[in-house]
Order: sequence, then C-alpha cells, then structure tokens
Amino acid sequence: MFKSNFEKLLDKVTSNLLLEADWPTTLEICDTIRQKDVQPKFALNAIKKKLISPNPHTAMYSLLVLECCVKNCGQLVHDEVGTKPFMEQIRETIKTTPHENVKNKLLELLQTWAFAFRAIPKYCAVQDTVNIMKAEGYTFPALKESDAMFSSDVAPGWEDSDCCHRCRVKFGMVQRKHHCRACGQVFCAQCSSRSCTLPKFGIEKPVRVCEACFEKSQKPQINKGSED
Ligand SMILES: O=P(O)(O)O[C@@H]1[C@H](O)[C@H](OP(=O)(O)O)[C@@H](O)[C@H](O)[C@H]1O
Ligand SMILES: [Zn+2]
Ligand SMILES: [Zn+2]
Repeated sequence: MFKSNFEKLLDKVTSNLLLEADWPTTLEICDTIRQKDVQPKFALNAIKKKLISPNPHTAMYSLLVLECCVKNCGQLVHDEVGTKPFMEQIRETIKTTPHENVKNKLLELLQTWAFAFRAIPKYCAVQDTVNIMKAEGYTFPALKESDAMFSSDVAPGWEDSDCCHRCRVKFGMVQRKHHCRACGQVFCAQCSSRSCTLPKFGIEKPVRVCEACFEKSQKPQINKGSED
C-alpha cells in the first residue's frame, strides 16, 4: 500500500532493529511537519500508534520523535499535543504501557510540557493532566534545567534604543527604527533587511529579522530530545 514520505521516515526511526536513536531522520520528520508536508494531526496519530507498540524499542523511539516534534515544530504540534483528547491518550498510555522506560519518559515529558506551556492557557489540559496523575499517586521526575530552555519559546519583547543594536547609527527622521522578531532588538533598515520564519516561536510566515538572527536561522537547529 502507498506510504507517504512521512510514514516511511517514521517507520525508519521507530524500527526495532535500530541500536540507537536516528536523530538526523527524526529531525527530518520535524521538518516535514514544519513544512506542512504532513498534517500535524495525522503525524501525531501515526506517532501515537507506534507509541502503543508491543515492541519496547519501537515504543521508545516513537516517544523520542514525539519529544522532538514538540521541541521543534512549535504551535503546529502544540495545538494538537496541548488538547484534552491528546492528554487523555497520553494518560491512558502511561497507565497501560508494559514498558517501564516508556512510562517514565512520558511522565517526564508531561511535566516538561506543563512547565513549557505554563503561561499559555489554551494548553492548560497538560498541567491538569499532571495534577490529576499526581493526585492518583504518580511520581514525576525532577524537572531538568535543559528542558526549561524549551519553555521560552514565545517571541521576545521588543527592546528600545536611540541607536541601531548592530551598527550603532542614531535613529532620527531619516534612520527609522525596526525590530527583529527573533531577538527583539531594535535595528536600522540596513541591519534588519532580512526575513525568515521562526517555527520555534510558532511564526510560520517570514518576518523581519536582524543579520545575526538570519544567519542563525540558516543553520539547522539540532534541538534533540533528551535521550534516555
Ligand atoms: O517606521 P516607524 O513609523 O518608526 O515605526 C516603526 C515600525 O513600526 C517598525 O516596524 P518594523 O519592525 O516591522 O519595521 C517597528 O519595529 C518600530 O518600533 C516602529 O518605530
Ligand atoms: Zn544598523
Ligand atoms: Zn535578531
């Protein structure tokens, strides 16, 4: 039967023959979602199917894919993961999975996501799920510093200054102020003439960025999941 590129990649990274996580392909999966080659809902359903696999490797690798997608695909994935139905399926999997490491990893992810989404009311189902499971006696691992990095994935506020952050030219009637959406600093037109998408902030259309942030956006962001 026909398998989309996404499904082929997912089969590849969740193969029970893998001896370790295949990060390059995992990141490629994130790109297919970010580029909207595959609908997030379809992608996450396919990942969830692998998650309940009787094979421990397949289940664990699919969890690393899920972790990477939440870290790298921004709002496209958060809008699915942060919903009550998705959270109920995660809760169900924690209760039913025969794989102890999958259960522990899911508890760790739930807590990380709850922390990351703490300021976003529409994803409150995540924190609610953590609270319910704590009340049911589940113990959650300590939150890891590295996970906290992910939580600042909302675009930074805009700084102000009377000169360009990069070339120090003074602003005035001719030299107008402009803001980089990626770092929030203020620049002259020449130093902020580029634009790019900022998926980590859930910004899927090209927006104005400064030279430094544009350069950074051209390098692949290896934002790996924490491998167990
Ligand atoms: O051009 P002005 O009338 O000065 O207004 C500036 C524009 O609105 C800039 O938008 P932009 O960053 O999208 O260019 C904004 O970043 C500045 O803070 C404003 O001062
Ligand atoms: Zn400048
Ligand atoms: Zn910038």
